[in-house]
Amino acid sequence: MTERVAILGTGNMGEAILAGALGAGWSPGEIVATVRASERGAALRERFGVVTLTDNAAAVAGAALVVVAVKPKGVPALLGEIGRSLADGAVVVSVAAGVTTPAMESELPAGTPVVRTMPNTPAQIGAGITAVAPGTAATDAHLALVERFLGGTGDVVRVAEKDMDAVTALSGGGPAYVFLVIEAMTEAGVHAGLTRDVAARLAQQTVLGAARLTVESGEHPAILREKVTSPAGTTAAGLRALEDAGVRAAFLAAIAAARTRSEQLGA
Ligand SMILES: NC(=O)C1=CN([C@@H]2O[C@H](COP(=O)(O)OP(=O)(O)OC[C@H]3O[C@@H](n4cnc5c(N)ncnc54)[C@H](OP(=O)(O)O)[C@@H]3O)[C@@H](O)[C@H]2O)C=CC1
Ligand SMILES: O=C(O)[C@@H]1CCC=N1
Repeated sequence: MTERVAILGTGNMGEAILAGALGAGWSPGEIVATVRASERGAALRERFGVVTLTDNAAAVAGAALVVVAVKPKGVPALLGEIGRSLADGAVVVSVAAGVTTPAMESELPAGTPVVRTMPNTPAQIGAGITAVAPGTAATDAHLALVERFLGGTGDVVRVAEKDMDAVTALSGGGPAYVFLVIEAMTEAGVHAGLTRDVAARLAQQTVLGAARLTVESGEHPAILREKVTSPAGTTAAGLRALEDAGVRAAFLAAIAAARTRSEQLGA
């Protein structure tokens, strides 16, 4: 891999992308990461061996790929800061919720290729999924570079930009919903008399195993669920309690609320 990459705003998501890319074989010398606080830079240098800077314009000089990973409200100012320093043909990628490609393009020199993406934090261990949607000047070659870099952090899927707020709600924030489920199942196991360590192990591996089985068997989750649910058995009793509590409706409401919030962040 020969292109230089700049990650601007290396917080939770930026660090997860950095860790995933390095784990996939990108070398620390190919990536520069920017931060606002110098102590944060020192921690990233020590952990990953990358160069860190606080000057975003200096960081993008010579970079073929620029990943913007600050909070949505910080994106316009950051793009204004780097526009004049971008290398010829550099592609600017944003991971920010809600920020559209026209909004990015309006802050950058005319014709700058931009790509809106939505990753998630399992990127840190190469198990993420990122949706990508190109702006008007992004070519297949630009998308190929973006997909090669983000492919190191997990799966990559192309979507229409109009679907990005729904993606943000489902997979961008999705790990948080699953962490909540793992936390709740663990706590329930403790309530049922298991030690916390055993309950945590059972909950984590159950979620991991069920996710893998869904992917690797290719079977519909409803069929897999039926195979667990014996007539008048224990699982039927548990599922009944979940349906009574409105779990299915709660997920519909959660993802609708998150999609609305993503739309608001971009407005
Ligand atoms: N967290 C997640 O799971 C996901 C987040 N995203 C998107 O990623 C983006 C970042 O979110 P997240 O990582 O959670 O937020 P964080 O606050 O953890 O990360 C943002 C980082 O950018 C730094 N920063 C802010 N302004 C500048 C600047 N001008 N120059 C350099 N560094 C700067 C912040 O420093 P300081 O703290 O010192 O201000 C912080 O370290 C958001 O736009 C979000 O929508 C997308 C998918 C998933
Ligand atoms: O909560 C957020 O706004 C960001 C975007 C998706 C995940 N975290």
